[in-house]
Amino acid sequence: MSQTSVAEQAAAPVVSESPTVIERWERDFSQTKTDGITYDYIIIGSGSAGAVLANRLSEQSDKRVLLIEAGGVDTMDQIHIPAAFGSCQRGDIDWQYKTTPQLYSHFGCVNQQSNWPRGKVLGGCSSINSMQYVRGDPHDYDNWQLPQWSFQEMLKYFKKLEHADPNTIQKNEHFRNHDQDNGMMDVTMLEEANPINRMFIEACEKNGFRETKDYNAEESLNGCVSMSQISTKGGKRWSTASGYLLKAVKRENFDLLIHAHACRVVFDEQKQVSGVIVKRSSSLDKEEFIKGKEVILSAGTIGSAQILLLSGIGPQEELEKHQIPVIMDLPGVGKNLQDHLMAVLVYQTRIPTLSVHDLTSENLQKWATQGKGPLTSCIIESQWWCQLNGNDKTQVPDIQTHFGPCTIDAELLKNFNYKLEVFEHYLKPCLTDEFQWTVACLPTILHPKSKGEITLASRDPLEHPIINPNYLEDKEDVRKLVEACKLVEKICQTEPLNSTLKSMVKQMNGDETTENVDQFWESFIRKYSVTVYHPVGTCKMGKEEDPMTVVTPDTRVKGVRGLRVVDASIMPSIISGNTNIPTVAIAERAADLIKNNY
Ligand SMILES: Cc1cc2nc3c(=O)[nH]c(=O)nc-3n(C[C@H](O)[C@H](O)[C@H](O)COP(=O)(O)OP(=O)(O)OC[C@H]3O[C@@H](n4cnc5c(N)ncnc54)[C@H](O)[C@@H]3O)c2cc1C
Repeated sequence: MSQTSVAEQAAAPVVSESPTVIERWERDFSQTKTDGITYDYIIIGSGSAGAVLANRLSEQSDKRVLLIEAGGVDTMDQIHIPAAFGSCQRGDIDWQYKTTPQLYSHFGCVNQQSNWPRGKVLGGCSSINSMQYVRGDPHDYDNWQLPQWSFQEMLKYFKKLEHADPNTIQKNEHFRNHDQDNGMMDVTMLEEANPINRMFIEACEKNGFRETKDYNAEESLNGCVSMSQISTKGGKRWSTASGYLLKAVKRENFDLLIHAHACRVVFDEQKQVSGVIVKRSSSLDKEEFIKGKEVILSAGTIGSAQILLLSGIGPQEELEKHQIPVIMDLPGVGKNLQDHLMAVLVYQTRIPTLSVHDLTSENLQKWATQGKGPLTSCIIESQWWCQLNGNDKTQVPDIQTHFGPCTIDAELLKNFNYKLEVFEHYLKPCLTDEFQWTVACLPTILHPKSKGEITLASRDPLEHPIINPNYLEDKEDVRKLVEACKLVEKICQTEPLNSTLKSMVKQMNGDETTENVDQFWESFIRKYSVTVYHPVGTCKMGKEEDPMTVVTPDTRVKGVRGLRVVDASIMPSIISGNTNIPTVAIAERAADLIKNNY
């Protein structure tokens, strides 16, 4: 380890200047021709959901399938190096959305705005996320109260989608699938985790948590603590592009357009879908019509809502405001926006944690040739769940805490849009000598009462919509996060963690002091809580008679024919964990519904 303190290296780039280009696609997608073809299915968006549908629907050799993706191929090395996931943000493969200035939160962020990274590349967010493999709590799915989407039903698809590493994830035939020939998504436990995780788990156990060997095989997540399960294979990211698309592109009945922005869906007079309008990145002033019998929006929680609105499906008043002809007045489009919000508690430690120092050519070589070494870390290495108020009737946990043995730097904090002074004035000066490394504890509110919305900024499809998550509007959310932060502090003051950690929360809160503990935490939370990148709910799935429902339980958009939404946006309420694998399972489940209904 170098003698310079980690903080002094803070501005160093996260990956090498000249990224390795990874050859993995057999086809040249710029040659895809769509003229004269009427597709059976057009899927918009190649992310966690869209890639699954592309594969499953093209399994039917008599159906012609087109996948349209606004981003390009996923050949840059920072996508594939787990530890470099943060450097996938704020560049070309990120949509780089920002929320509106928040009224009740983000006081420590520039302009009180939250960065909302979203993958603009094959694999979507599954190509830029932090690879945590979590199904959520079984009760989450039962609480949706839609029989086709109960946990019992979803379990078939959680099993269908996965290949659980038999060397690291224990056999459990009821809950898990270890069959290499079937499951598309590889899942494993991190092999070279930082030893500080064990201290974290021990300290959690002393505070009433129980270590589980497999949180994805629990009847309930409440009170579980564990090392993370992750979506990697051989030390490299395993996205839905890796799992599903690489196979789909081998089929002749499957076409893929990249760098093609879907603008809106087109209908005939009977409100039956006739196709999609796209703009290619190479000629943004030109609109192109592609014919299709059925269109499936998998453009994500922001993209799918925006495309519906631009297609004339949404709240009538909003459509009229932008002079968009109304095809169907659906008041729920863009509403019901829910996201996980986490407080960022930083601790100094004397135990070396992942930092810019680890980006050596030796480590890159080790990662590239053997899939081993510190760069295989997804940064978040362990986690716990709990229900703060004892068992309420939903039976789901209300807090999840990620533990990240990672040394913060200026670049990392820029991803959160924190003001520069947070690092320069409050954190960097402390990171010296013995305690020059850090860990982050990230308590997250799982079922926030505060909800937001996505609305159009204009009728221009290339303009980002207005995103207002409305974080912390509801005081109950603040109260829960305050309790969660107090619990995290208590755990970090428990041996064996206590002797190696020094809390930095007081420094982060700057000059602000108060005797009242709850007030201190509230101020901290309203400054430093940021997104966990899990927005859902803007095209809510629900019963036909619910006026806020956008899609019915068979994923069809209400009031029109031939249009579905399948992605994270259809979750009626957010689940108790990370949202990637649940979205893959939703798409697997939907693929069967679509095939059976054709
Ligand atoms: C930084 C980050 C870290 C995360 N970490 C984790 C984690 O560790 N574990 C976890 O479980 N979840 C994580 N998530 C969340 C998870 O990845 C997402 O919930 C999930 O990927 C959403 O899937 P989706 O299919 O709904 O959307 P996406 O995966 O976003 O896919 C949407 C696709 O549609 C494309 N698209 C959008 N609009 C258009 C258009 N108009 N025309 C053409 N294409 C379009 C996009 O480019 C994208 O490829 C993270 C997310 C982020 C951003």
